[in-house]
Amino acid sequence: MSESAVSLNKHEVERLLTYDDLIPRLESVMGKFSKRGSSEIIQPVRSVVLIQQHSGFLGVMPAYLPAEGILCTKMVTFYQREEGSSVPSTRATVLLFHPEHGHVTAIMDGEAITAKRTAAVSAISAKLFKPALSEVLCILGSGQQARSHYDVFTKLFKFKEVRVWSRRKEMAQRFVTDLQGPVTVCSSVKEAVIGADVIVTATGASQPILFGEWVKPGAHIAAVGACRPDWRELDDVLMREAVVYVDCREGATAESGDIILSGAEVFSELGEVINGSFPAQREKTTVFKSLGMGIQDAVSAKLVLEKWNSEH
Ligand SMILES: NC(=O)C1=CN([C@@H]2O[C@H](COP(=O)(O)OP(=O)(O)OC[C@H]3O[C@@H](n4cnc5c(N)ncnc54)[C@H](O)[C@@H]3O)[C@@H](O)[C@H]2O)C=CC1
Ligand SMILES: O=C(O)C1=NCCCC1
Repeated sequence: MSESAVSLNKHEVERLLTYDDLIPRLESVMGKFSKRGSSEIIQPVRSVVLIQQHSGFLGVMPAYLPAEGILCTKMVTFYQREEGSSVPSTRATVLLFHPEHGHVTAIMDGEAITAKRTAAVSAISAKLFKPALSEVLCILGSGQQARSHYDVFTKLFKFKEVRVWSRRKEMAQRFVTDLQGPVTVCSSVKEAVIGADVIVTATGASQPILFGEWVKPGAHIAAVGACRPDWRELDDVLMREAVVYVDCREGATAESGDIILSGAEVFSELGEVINGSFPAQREKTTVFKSLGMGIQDAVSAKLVLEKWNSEH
């Protein structure tokens, strides 16, 4: 048996990982994970090392899925950067291991995986929770996650209007010039979110930027940023009035400032809605608080490796 590892760069991972393949795998694994005791999936809460001198952290995200033959870990760094910095805030590498023998079978870029799997999971939340008539999409932030969310949300859903807001207006304008469809650049968060049916928050903010008083009743918010216990993107009013869904209860209660500091109750995991044990309360204002899960990286990496193997 060869023990040499396949090595795949960002360009190759981006090419091989398509939303059409990825979304069903994420739905399946999140549904299974949320069955807890009856599933064999092992995924501890991410270990985080703070890099205080540089406003960053290193997260290690292992997962073992015996039934799928996947043993994986992602190592990810995130730094709070100045607007317009040419250096990415999120960097990641994913390792796949041979579950029986323990050697590394693939080492691949994790930035494309992180961007696509996070946006794909948010899109699954929108499929389940967005209002039946959803005409206006609003994206807060103009970085990597904003871009992947734009791509998958406009691929899967038909919106009449897409709006974007970023801290510096020229960054939102730069974001828009790369896109195919029309997007309105907004000058304030309030202007961007008023009347929006679906709102994606994908910023590096550590204080609330989205306030409940601006949010249309029944809207769906996919909240992707604020992944530390003392960081916020959403205010208390929104967190307490909305029905709050999370990707993983343990992760959310350990890492989400929006949940911990607001005291909001978690209604259910996304996987519990997928597997039918909790309802999708589509008619209410809903927040899907995403922190990111090792199992999402694991099934993404396996998919990339399968595709690569089929070509070689
Ligand atoms: N839920 C999940 O699975 C994941 C969450 N994330 C989180 O998503 C967020 C965005 O990540 P990336 O797109 O990779 O970063 P990025 O650096 O590419 O984009 C960050 C965006 O947030 C804006 N921003 C930064 N600080 C801000 C502030 N104080 N107020 C308002 N806007 C601010 C920036 O201007 C930029 O538009 C981060 O919070 C990151 O930690 C990232 C990966 C996965
Ligand atoms: O799940 C991930 O990957 C990340 N989540 C929070 C921010 C860093 C990356």
